Amino acid sequence: MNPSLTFSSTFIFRLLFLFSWLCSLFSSSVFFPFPHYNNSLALNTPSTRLFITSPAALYFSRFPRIVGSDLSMGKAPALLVDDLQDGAQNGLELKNGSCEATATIGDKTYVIGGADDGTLSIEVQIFDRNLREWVRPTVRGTKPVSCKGLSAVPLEDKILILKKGSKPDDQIWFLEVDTQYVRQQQESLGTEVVAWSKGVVGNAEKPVVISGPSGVGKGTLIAMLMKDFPSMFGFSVSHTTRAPRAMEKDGVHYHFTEKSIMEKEIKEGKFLEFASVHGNLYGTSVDAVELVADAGKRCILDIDVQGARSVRASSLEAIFIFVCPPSMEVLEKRLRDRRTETEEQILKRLRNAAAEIDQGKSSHIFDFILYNDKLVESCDRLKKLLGLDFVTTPKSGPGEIDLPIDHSVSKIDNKIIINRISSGEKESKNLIILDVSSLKGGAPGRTRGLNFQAIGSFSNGLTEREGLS
Ligand SMILES: Nc1ncnc2c1ncn2[C@@H]1O[C@H](COP(=O)(O)OP(=O)(O)OP(=O)(O)O)[C@@H](O)[C@H]1O
Ligand SMILES: Nc1nc2c(ncn2[C@@H]2O[C@H](COP(=O)(O)O)[C@@H](O)[C@H]2O)c(=O)[nH]1
Repeated sequence: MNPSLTFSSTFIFRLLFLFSWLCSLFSSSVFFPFPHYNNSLALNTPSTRLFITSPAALYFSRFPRIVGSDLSMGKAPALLVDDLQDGAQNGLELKNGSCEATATIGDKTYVIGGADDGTLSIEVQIFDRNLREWVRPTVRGTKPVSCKGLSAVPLEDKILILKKGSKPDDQIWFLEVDTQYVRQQQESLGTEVVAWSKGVVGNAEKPVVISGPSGVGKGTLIAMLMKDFPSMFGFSVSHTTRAPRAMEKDGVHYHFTEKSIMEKEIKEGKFLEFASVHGNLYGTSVDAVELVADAGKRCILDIDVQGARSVRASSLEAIFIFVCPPSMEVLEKRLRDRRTETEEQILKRLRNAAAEIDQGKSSHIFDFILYNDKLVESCDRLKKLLGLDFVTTPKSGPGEIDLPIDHSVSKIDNKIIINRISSGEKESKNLIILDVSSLKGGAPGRTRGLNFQAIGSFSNGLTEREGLS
């Protein structure tokens, strides 16, 4: 090795050590050196953020112990350690130029962030103030991608996250930290869990769950309904391990999948419900239902009685309809005439049908029982149950929040006040009031029921209202 190179690198290293030690004396904050910030130095000024990666930084950073995390992964956000230890963070302050924010709920401070290039997802670390330990939690739900900056507002059992400079449908997220879903996951996994859900303005219409024995005509009725009201209804595409039939398309009729893959995804909490039906695994993913609602449509689920029972027990509010055949003979004829099953499969489905009809009629899962005798009349009765027997005018959508890139955030009761930081130009709508009092749903799906108003200022709010309540 070239001795001058060795000398100079040792010399530079010492200089760096000395410099970063001086930094740690004069700077109130030292950042944790994650690998994607390598070869940089840390200085904390309002407009500049540099990161120390020398051994001195590690030594002087007083960085608490991270439990259960691989520091070499480099995916965690940079952390303002002293802020956390001083207990100064309420999460309401937006830090310029970086994708990170903190919020404290109870004894835990949640540090939420990542690289600000919009490619990686936002990561979470927790500082347990009681134990004075860092924990990297198991994360459920779809993680948001990182962005130019974050604001974090602690609510009771979750944290509202506002993403700077993101698309309208990607601006508002919730990090659940102590909801029922998170507690259930914590109990079954035995680890710290947090869960992401995307915030959505307005509410989705209640999904419709349609059950009944195989061959009774569920699919036929659903197809008729969707043909008559194409913009109103969307079908929840289930996952199944059974083989596709001749005319069935992957992603349209079902997501055809391997048993091992589906079982893994069930463990990861990706399914709203699942059941073993006629010897195969079937399930409704959270995404299948949320995608329909995201498209502004009412979701229809075609699932068996076990699945309907699980949905009834979940937090998803739905209308439950059980479709009955006029008789077992008619059911058998329909199933045989369909010519999609082998004799063995037909017999299995018929054996299961009797028990399903018993449960459907007696279990109190279902709000309505619909006899499917004459097809057109049965479809008309279905429309009537769903309130479609009169002409409906489509409702206008809830509108989009125009979240200003530079803003400050404050909270009064259930209202989050987002205040545009003036860019010099006169804006007519400087305040957005986000109402979080009627939230519905949540992780691992969406959090719906957000309402907002955009107003000029508090003084003229009454005359310049825009948006929804
Ligand atoms: N009211 C009806 N009168 C006569 N035939 C019907 C009626 N409803 C449905 N059918 C026919 O019965 C067969 C079974 O219907 P369909 O495939 O819709 O049943 P399904 O309940 O969706 O079954 P599976 O649960 O196995 O998917 C089809 O061939 C369909 O055309
Ligand atoms: N519990 C669930 N049951 C489902 C789902 N998707 C379909 N089904 C039910 O399975 C049987 C058989 O369907 P087939 O397409 O093989 O004839 C039928 O009763 C469906 O309602 C699901 O996601 N979950």
